[in-house]
Amino acid sequence: MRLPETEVQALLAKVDGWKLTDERWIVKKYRFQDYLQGIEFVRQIALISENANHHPFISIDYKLITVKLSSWRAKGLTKLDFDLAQQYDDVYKQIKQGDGE
Ligand SMILES: C[C@H](O)[C@H](O)[C@H]1CNC2=NC(N)=NC(=O)C2=N1
Repeated sequence: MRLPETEVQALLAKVDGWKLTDERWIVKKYRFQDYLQGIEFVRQIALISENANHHPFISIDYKLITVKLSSWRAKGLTKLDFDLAQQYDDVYKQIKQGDGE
């Protein structure tokens, strides 16, 4: 079920800005223009995660959102973690599009 280290490294190279920690987690910090933009990001990734029945750990530190992904039952990382990481990045891009215009 969980991915071997070689596969984890290969998939990690395909996503942007995610870091492997404690072998079982991938982590990324997203910075926003303001607090509510970050909350909107959390709302959207929460919907995606609930629909996938695969839930990240999320910390909200004012304009900085930290997202951690792991596959608990598999006790490691699975393809789903990387699929969601990509989907979260797509949400981030879409939210940030409106910045600075
Ligand atoms: C019963 C429920 O389907 C499981 O507990 C789901 C819920 N969300 C989950 N999320 C994550 N990240 N890993 C899991 O193994 C997992 N299992």
